[in-house]
Amino acid sequence: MTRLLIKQAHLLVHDNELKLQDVLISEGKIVEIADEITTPATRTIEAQGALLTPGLVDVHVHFREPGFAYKETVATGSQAAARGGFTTVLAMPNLDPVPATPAAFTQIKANNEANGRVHIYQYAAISEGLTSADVSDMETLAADGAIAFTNDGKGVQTAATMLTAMQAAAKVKRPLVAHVEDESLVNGGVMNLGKRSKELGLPGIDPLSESSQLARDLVIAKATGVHYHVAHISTKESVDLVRFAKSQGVQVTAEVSPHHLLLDETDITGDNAYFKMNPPLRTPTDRQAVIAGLLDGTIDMVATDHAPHSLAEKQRSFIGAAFGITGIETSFQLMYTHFVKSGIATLEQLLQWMVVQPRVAFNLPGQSELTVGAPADLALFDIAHAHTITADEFLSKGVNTPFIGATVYGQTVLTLVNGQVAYEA
Ligand SMILES: NC(=O)N[C@@H](CC(=O)O)C(=O)O
Ligand SMILES: [Zn+2]
Ligand SMILES: [Zn+2]
Repeated sequence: MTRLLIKQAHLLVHDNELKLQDVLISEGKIVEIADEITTPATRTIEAQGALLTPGLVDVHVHFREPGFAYKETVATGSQAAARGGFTTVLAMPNLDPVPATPAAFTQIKANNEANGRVHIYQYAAISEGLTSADVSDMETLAADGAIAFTNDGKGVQTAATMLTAMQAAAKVKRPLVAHVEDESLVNGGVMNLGKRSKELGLPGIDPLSESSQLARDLVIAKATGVHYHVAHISTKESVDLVRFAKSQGVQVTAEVSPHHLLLDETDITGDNAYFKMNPPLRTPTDRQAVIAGLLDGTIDMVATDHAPHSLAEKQRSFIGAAFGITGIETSFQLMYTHFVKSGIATLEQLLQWMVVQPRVAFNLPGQSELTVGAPADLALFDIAHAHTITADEFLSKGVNTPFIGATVYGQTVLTLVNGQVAYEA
């Protein structure tokens, strides 16, 4: 029987207190947690005060396979996830083929399982081609293992399609996840419509594109009783709408990405497409609103929207470059540095946003606490030493992120999935 012993790691105990503990792992599970463990082990890891947490959960990643393996594969994406401290991810369906049919879905799921280093749950598409066409066979897809339904990458353009989709998702008790974007308000935009787009002379996306479709969806969600989840929320109006909907008893959850919490349009240095993503970086007011929404519980969780692209697709002008940034390797360290270390939030809150709430909202198996008997899905983070992010350190194929050069705390030292090493620095 192999035994892995982690010595002297900081564990979060009640009231945001950190305590040095030894943790023994065997047969894929935590078997003992104590001040000092002397049981002989196959391998001993000296944690030297690093922070040991449950493995992180990301409900929004793009692993690009099948169809776009030049941007990312399940192997590289999941290695990157493990390097970010994530042990569970939910993979988006904007693939080729799109998992809108049971045949395509089953094949994609099998590939995830064969090549993934972490637990991967697959979203099925709401409709073929991510268009407002016929709603997919959600009953069969759910039975085949679809964790939830979404057309992420595209908004659902008609209320009729959304109504049918929500009714079907409610029937099979799966969340309906929305990328909210009314295409009639996009106007060929490549960044947020406002002061900065005017300064740069670039076409802007009207922020009402997000909130107006969200308002529509919330009304339909209430009527259908579906669990509706808002992907990458980015504007003040959207946060206000979700807050109101929650007060009215609508079953709604929302996620925000680290970049919408940490950057706004004024940070865009010039015509640099590493700042190009959808939804775009918004105004400072919007940024403050998503922070406030996260802190008051209107926004339930942080999700990366890890969207890797090739250098050729990103190293060009804003016009013509692909939307999206790589994110899964920098999420924890950015959030830890700018929310916990800076004192805006507690470590307990951060783990709520990055472990507990994702698991609750998507009804995921596993455990969100470090207790004896829990599966050994764990991450160990160095919170004592500063690190400057460089492009060459990523395990993801995508290196397109505006956070290159940022100095952070919380580098991952070790990630275990089912007690096995998935990443080690
Ligand atoms: N976020 C992005 O800018 N891009 C995503 C699609 C999406 O999440 O909408 C992608 O697939 O590249
Ligand atoms: Zn999206
Ligand atoms: Zn996405």
